[in-house]
Amino acid sequence: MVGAGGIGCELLKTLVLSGFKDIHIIDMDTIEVSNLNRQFLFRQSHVGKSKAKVACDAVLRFRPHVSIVPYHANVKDSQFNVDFFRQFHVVLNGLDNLDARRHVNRLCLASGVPLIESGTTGFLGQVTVHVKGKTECYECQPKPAPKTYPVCTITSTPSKFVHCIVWAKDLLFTKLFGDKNQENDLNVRSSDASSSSQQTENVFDFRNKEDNTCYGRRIFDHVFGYNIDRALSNEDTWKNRNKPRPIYFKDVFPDEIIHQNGNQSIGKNSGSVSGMASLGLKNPQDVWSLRENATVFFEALELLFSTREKEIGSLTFDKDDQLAVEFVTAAANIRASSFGIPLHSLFEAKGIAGNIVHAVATTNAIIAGLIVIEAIKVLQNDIKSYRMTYCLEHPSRNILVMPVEPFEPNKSCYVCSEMPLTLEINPYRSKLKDIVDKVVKAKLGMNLPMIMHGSSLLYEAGDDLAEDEVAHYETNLEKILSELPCPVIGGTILTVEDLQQELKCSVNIKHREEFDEEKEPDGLILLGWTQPVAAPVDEQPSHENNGVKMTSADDDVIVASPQPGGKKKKRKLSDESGDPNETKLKRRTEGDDEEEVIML
Ligand SMILES: Nc1ncnc2c1ncn2[C@@H]1O[C@H](COP(=O)(O)OP(=O)(O)OP(=O)(O)O)[C@@H](O)[C@H]1O
Ligand SMILES: [Zn+2]
Repeated sequence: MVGAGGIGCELLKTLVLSGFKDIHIIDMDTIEVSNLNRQFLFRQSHVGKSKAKVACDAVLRFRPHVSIVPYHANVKDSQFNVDFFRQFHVVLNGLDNLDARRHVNRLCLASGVPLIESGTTGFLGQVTVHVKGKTECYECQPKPAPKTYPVCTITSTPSKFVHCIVWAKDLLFTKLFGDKNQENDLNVRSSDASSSSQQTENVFDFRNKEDNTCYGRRIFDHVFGYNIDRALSNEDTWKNRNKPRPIYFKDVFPDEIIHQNGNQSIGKNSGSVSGMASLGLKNPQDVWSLRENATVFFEALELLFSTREKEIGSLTFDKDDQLAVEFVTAAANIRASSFGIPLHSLFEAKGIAGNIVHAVATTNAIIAGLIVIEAIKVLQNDIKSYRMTYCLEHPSRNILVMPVEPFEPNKSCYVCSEMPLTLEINPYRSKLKDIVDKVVKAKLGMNLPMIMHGSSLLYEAGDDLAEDEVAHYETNLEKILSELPCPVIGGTILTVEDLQQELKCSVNIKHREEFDEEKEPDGLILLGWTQPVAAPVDEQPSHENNGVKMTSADDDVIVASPQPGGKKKKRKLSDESGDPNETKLKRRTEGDDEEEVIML
């Protein structure tokens, strides 16, 4: 079992109660308070402890004779190599991210161990079976990519609250507390034109003898005041849009006093540090005024700098980090106020920022049950009965749980077939780094890649490399492809390999001179790769779901198949195939048409 979270807890319980006797569990996380409502193997006293270990102990209490081996570790660690995977009859995933799922898929393919994959998002869920050579692998079909927004909407013309959240979280928060060098579209030049040296200085750098309060006020004026003023100077942008209003510190606090209620009394590194609490703002569902938001902004900024010194420079937004959520809520609301967008409460903002679709324990329980059903079929080698099963939010055709027959492997899948990929690129302009970052890591999802041109090794990643090797590969990365010691040009065939994932693919290089900057901003095109499908643009968060966006990676039931010929193919509903293994249970509900519930 990989993952001992929402699905994992249900799964472990169902497995042991179904008679499974030898189980290994990997989970890298520790238990959080927010897990307790549905991850029922965990209790308050377990907060902070390993999920894998606590889940194991909890189950052993009611099934003491079962063998369970917990690993508090990342499944991507090198100890979980192909040999490790080979010891199992079946691997069951209860993960929550694409990256780990792809990694496990590759190790299962390499070790020849069947994989049962699962996921839930609110009322939606699915269980899929992946057996090498028999059914499609996890990566045979494109997966919906998380929603992205055009950069200019985020940086210049937000029209929805979610745009302000993305700005506050991905641009401002990162600039202030994360990797300052990360390229980002916040205007970072100084607004203070008094000296030419200050004009070129990065606004986000602390100035000489500047304390956190002065720094905070300067940043506030820059991002909510000066940047908006600058944007307003471009008349064309606002011809058909409402003009934003610059907000300076003095506009919100004409008396220059911020009421801070003693954040000094809060102990350093205290896990429960909260700016809103120290300001007396208690209810996270209240919508704060502009002044309250600005006060929280300063308070959270001050507390982040004073209580998280060591993390500054590497912080990333985490929805479970109270201060980070407060800061992002306040910053997003101030920006929203500037652009005439309705303000939101911390609770709503947190949901949007954390892409939270509230988990439904029942969905997890149903999915866990279905995983065990498929696991039993896999162990019995009952290939004909394998089903991909989907929980539907809005029962269509009176079906709540929809089983469909699995597809055969996609013959052009670069992961489970040996189909070579083609990379259109300009080898006289692009660097090796472009291939490593934009293709091998970002698109192919390799962890520790190696790139070979014939027998010559152009690049390798790993912890065990000698210093001179690292230096050599670093130099190669910066080289134009055609200028590498072993030049890469049109017609070159590269071999790209990840030894840990035991995934190897050939990449045919095709020279292409020009790229459309809008359509191919990366300056390259990878053919033969199943590109994630972006969620439709009009699928904006609605108020019905608290402005929370649905980014289910898993809710596609009818899938556009990248089969040769490019035709869309519908998955076959297995009830249509008249499968005798399923019993149809009919029931009547009052005043309703006849409904069918398919029981497996
Ligand atoms: N690479 C990985 N290696 C090991 N475990 C992983 C890895 N990636 C994710 N997980 C685990 O998968 C589980 C997924 O569970 P779930 O979707 O319920 O998420 P959660 O973190 O418990 O809850 P939530 O995200 O809703 O707060 C988590 O316990 C997480 O630690
Ligand atoms: Zn595949």
